[in-house]
Amino acid sequence: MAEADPEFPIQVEGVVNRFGEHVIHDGLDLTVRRGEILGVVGGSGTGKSVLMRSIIGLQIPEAGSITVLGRSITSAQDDADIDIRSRWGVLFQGGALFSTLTVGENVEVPLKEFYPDIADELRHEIARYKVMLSGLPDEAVAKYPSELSGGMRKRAGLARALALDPELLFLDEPTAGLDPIGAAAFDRLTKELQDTLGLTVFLITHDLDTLYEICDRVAVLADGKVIAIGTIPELLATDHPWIQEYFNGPRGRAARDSQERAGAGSGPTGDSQQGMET
Ligand SMILES: Nc1ncnc2c1ncn2[C@@H]1O[C@H](COP(=O)(O)OP(=O)(O)OP(=O)(O)O)[C@@H](O)[C@H]1O
Repeated sequence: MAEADPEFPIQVEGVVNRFGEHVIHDGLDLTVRRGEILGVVGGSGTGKSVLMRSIIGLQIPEAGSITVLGRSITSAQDDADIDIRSRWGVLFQGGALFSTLTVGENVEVPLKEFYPDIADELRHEIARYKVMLSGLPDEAVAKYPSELSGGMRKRAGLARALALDPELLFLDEPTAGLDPIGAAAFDRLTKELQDTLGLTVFLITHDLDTLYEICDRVAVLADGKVIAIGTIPELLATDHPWIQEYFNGPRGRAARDSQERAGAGSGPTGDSQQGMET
């Protein structure tokens, strides 16, 4: 099993996941660095969400080890045994908000679960603060998810993910279904949160703009493994056909051109001092 190292809050080694005969992960290794936004990409069905679920203890791998913030997830007996669940926040695909609760009440759910003794007034205030931190107006606190736009629902889900001041943030396709302006705004918010709160972000996405704009590194899943991990220039230096097609296809080129036009050439995709791991 991996040594606990604060510089690497997520360490995945040799993970195997399978559903019946269908092998999803076949000895997958991944190390996430503290404070980075790691983009996770791969074709549909390559197991990005299953990997995220494994890391947060919702899917028990058949083999391998997963260590999060120094604790073994794979040797936990059950969900309750994972006593670090309060140190991460998760935005599931679609937001996964409780439809019968207001946005504020949704954000209060994890607060009630982990800190049942907080006074009601303080809990309301914390929830209100998280809603505003996620870029929603004050009045959104009292609204039900059905009264919000798709983009606002994502932000509400983010507010709930931030409820417990997590160190790790898991985002599963956060910009899917958003218009380009809403998606860019969500990207900026994610980046700001990383910068101001010092979060480490595990971000599953198909959105090339997100990868170019805010990801420090990108991990590519294929054939049951992470086949490459690095900055986009580092990935482009490989000759893997899927990587080439993904980043050098028409959409990849458009995203890169857009980032260059925005003058972000010295940003996270261009200034890495780190070598690529494969
Ligand atoms: N609980 C489950 N039971 C059976 N098969 C499952 C289960 N969860 C996921 N799978 C299968 O595992 C594979 C990987 O699923 P996963 O959702 O991780 O893919 P993904 O890479 O996130 O895909 P996408 O980009 O389309 O969201 C898929 O073939 C899926 O059908």
